[in-house]
Amino acid sequence: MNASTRYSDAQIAAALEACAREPVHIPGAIQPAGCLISLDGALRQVRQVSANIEAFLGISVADALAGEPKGVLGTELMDLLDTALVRQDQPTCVLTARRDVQGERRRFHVVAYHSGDSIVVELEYLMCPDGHRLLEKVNDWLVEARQIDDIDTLFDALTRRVQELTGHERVMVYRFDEQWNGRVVAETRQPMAESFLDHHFPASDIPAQVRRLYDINRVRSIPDAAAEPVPLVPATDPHDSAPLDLSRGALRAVSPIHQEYLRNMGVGASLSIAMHDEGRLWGLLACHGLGPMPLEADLRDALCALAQIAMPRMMLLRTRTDTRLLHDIHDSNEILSDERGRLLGPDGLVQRHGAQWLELLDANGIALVTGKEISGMGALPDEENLVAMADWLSRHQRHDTPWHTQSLAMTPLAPWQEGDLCGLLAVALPTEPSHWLMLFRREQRHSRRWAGKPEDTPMIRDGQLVMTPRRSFAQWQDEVKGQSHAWRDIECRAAGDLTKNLAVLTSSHEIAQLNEKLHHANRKLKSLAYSDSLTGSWNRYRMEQAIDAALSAAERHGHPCAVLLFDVDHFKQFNDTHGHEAGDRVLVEITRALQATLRDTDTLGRWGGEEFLVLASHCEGQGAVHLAERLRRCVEDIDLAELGRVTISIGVASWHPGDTRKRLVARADEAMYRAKENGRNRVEQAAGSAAQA
Ligand SMILES: Nc1nc2c(ncn2[C@@H]2O[C@H](COP(=O)(O)OP(=O)(O)OP(=O)(O)O)[C@@H](O)[C@H]2O)c(=O)[nH]1
Repeated sequence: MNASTRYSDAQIAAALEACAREPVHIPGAIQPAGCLISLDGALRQVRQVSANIEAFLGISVADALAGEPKGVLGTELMDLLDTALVRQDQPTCVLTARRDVQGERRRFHVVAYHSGDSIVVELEYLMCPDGHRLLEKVNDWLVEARQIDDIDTLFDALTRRVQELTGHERVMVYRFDEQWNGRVVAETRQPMAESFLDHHFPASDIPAQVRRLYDINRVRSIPDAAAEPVPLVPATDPHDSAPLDLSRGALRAVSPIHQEYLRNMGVGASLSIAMHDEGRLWGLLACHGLGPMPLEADLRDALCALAQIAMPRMMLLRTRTDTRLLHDIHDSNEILSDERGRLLGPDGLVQRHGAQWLELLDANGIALVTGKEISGMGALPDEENLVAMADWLSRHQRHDTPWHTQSLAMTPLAPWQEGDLCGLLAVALPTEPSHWLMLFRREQRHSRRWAGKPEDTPMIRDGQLVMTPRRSFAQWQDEVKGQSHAWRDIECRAAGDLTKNLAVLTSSHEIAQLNEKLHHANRKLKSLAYSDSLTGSWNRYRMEQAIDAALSAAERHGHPCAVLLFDVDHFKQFNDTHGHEAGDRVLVEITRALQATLRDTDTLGRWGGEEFLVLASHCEGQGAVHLAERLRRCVEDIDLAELGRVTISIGVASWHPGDTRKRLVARADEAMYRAKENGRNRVEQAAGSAAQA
């Protein structure tokens, strides 16, 4: 293909699809590393054989096709096949069989499997009877893998072990991404082999039907990529027109496209072993030989075991890391309150834990958007943009699953992206779906090294655009821009957990705040009900309650008490002269001064207008008169600056057994009246007993 030629996306897509349909599983031929015999399902008749059968079993193609299966495969192997495939009906079995070939005793590695109505038997020589002490090697790896605590180290060690065992010049762990592009994540190689570590390979390199084959058959061995395929004879089964499906076998011939691909890559032998993660093809253990490399069947099986040992260890290590993240997120939420035991609100939570959450979730900014309120930390877009994003999310996204992107510019949220904050993970608070926790990541520009340019691939063949293996594996790079690191599933889960906890914490905080408000309102209500709004002293209602309580205590325990009723002298005149507001100030000043001089057991309250009452506990007779005198002087001493001074007249009434509140206060009132009569600014004591009043 001319390098400057450009094809449309549709043309390339069609070519890729045609490539994906290439029938690689029915090549009608095998690799020359072994021979193949296809029998009917009851093992009574030989239907097809590979053209090289004589080299392996010492019997000609014609004799094999004409003869009894027992004559071709021997009684021992036929019995084993009958037991495993016919009676126990296993889809595949691997056996070891001995057979005399031209007078020599040979050992064979046998892979036998059902294919349609046929039973296919593939035989390879077993060269090394002691099996390279393979079990020991597998066991060593089992012990080593168990001690490795890091995924990168695990795969490095796997490639090193495999390289030691097989001698391949390059051994790699090749990992698929979501789109089935591959990346080499571990490699051990000989100096003469070019490194593919960290190289990317486009998904078309391992098309869908080839990937599917790895689900059926884990191992794909190509000991000699340039070897001529050996055809099956006859080309099709005379009793069944469908071509023989060789998916489960080890010898399936290499498709011409794959042969060309390997040649272009400079690979003479290839071995790939599938690595599955919970049933999904995760990657490949890929071995390259620069020239042909015969590979013992036993060794192939042992390598398969090595890869199989690595995968559960990888999953365990991954689960450990994931669990640690979930634990850490959970732990950080355990501290629900600040040092003083108060529940933290959204802002307090973000300020206190934000830095830790940013670190755990590998983010650059975190914001809790609750309506128009924003609590945030780290690198964030403007508040307006955050609110707009939350609004869009609330209207267009599901509230029960996290929403995330690596590239805001590719989403409807693009207008609100700011600077290089292009990654967003957003989770709605379960208690309030219009509230969102948002985590931002900065752009991570990086270059990807590709093994060969993908656009070199399509070319015209027989007048049609087809995918062909790339000719050049020279490395090239492309720059990935406008993308943050991807959000991992476990990070989305951790953010989900965090949001659930945040929802509980913020609602607890709201409840605590409402409680406090309620408490405050109650206190206010109480004080309104009991206190006088101008002076802050107790009001008449509260004073009446206090007098009633004092009277019962006096009756019950004989504790005496007295009331002192007083009123500002000539207050009307004062008001008229200085104004009502000045009058108010005087009442406040009097209250303040008297409260400062009263003992704790004495209570001052406003009785009404400019009239006040003091309830003095544990006090009577002369004691009460002395107290009244002290109060009178106290008021007289108040310096009201330009307003001058004011005086009060006080009537004192002491408790007499059998007193009611009404009688007691009436006596005090009468005494106060006398104090006014007698010249004001004085104290008068009520005369007589309760009965007299
Ligand atoms: N500034 C102010 N004045 C009040 C308040 N309550 C009552 N007064 C006034 O207090 C005055 C009481 O007047 P009077 O009952 O005639 O008694 P007086 O002028 O104090 O005279 P004597 O009590 O006989 O000394 C009235 O002018 C009321 O308006 C109040 O809360 N603030």
